[in-house]
Amino acid sequence: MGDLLVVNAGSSSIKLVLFRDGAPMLSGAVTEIGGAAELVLGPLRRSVQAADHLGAIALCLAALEELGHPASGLQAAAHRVVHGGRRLVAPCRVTPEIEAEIAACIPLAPLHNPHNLAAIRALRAVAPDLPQFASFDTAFHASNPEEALRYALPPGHEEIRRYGFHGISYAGLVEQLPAISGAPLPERILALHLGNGASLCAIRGGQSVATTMGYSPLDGLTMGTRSGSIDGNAVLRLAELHGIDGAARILNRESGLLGLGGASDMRALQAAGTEAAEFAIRHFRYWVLRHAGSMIAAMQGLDAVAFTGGIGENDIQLRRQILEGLNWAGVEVEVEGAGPRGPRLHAEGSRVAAWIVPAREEARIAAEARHILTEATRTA
Ligand SMILES: Nc1ncnc2c1ncn2[C@@H]1O[C@H](COP(=O)(O)OP(=O)(O)O)[C@@H](O)[C@H]1O
Ligand SMILES: CC(=O)OP(=O)(O)O
Ligand SMILES: [Mg+2]
Repeated sequence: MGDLLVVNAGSSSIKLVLFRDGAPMLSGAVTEIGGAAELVLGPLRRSVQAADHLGAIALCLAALEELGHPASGLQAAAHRVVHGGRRLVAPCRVTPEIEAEIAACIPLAPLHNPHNLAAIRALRAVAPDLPQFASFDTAFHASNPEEALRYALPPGHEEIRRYGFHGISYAGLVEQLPAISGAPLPERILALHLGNGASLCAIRGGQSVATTMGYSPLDGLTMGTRSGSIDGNAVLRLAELHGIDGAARILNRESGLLGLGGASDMRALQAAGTEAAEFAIRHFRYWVLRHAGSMIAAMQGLDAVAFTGGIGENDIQLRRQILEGLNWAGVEVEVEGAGPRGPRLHAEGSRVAAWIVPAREEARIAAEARHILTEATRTA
């Protein structure tokens, strides 16, 4: 099999992995898009001007070409698509109909679907015949009970329901944890995907039973620029004050850590050291712990905690504070030092284990695309 390029456009980053014969051979990312953007790809590392995702995608394609991997030489490309609505849940080949469906879901994921589409279109512009595939971030949560998925709205509003996101990441976490911990998958896992977008997932018996994001990736935790959970009447009031577009902009792009602390990026907030920045970080931590209680209740207990995402994988101090805040649920961390660096985070004898599991969304997307390609060849 030839080269497969996986593109994972998150809200603040674009991550890329090039797979050859099923194995990753080159990976990289443009991070902090819209801010102090940096491009890393294999041996390349440079500060770049990437005001938006479209610019970042162009930079990625140029860097790939510079390293001898032009898009025209690819066998296929596969994308993380955050929202596919009710109809798109299984991985699929991108056709004009699928593309239209992804576009129709832009209002449900305004910080993601436009970028996912931009990546699909940018690749098509340079390689028109390239087969492209999509994996959806919602699929993993289909196993939640109907009580969790349905909002208490009157009949006729069934489309307005909880979908949940970061599903590709959580499915990858379930796959990787046994190898990382050297033990069978724990029965009840509190998974924390803490990045620019952040959510929690209660995983019982390997399946999602509850998650903090809802109809869109706005709900739940305090995020980089998203408010997290907010009373519906407060949303209506914002719409009254600022119009619907204004309210959408405030809630999705101007709130969260940015709104409270003046920066959306956790490292930038920590460096700022202002009172507002410290409050924003406390707010983030407080709501992680409040929602963690809800996830633990949904699983009726806790056997393991797993951190992933940019903050979850890298922020030693915040991770430690979160684990300390879960002491009531049976988590014990080391007492000395700033905190363990992982992958194991729990103290000897802790009833609940705690691990770092790197978000490997790209490997999972590649496997899903390869599966479709292989099936297509087998049935051809
Ligand atoms: N060493 C670190 N300490 C604290 N936060 C970090 C660290 N490294 C990355 N982050 C944070 O991770 C976030 C980005 O997470 P990531 O999962 O890459 O984003 P996205 O949601 O766009 O995929 C940013 O807030 C960034 O500051
Ligand atoms: C769904 C979501 O919030 O994704 P990201 O963390 O990549 O922004
Ligand atoms: Mg992400």
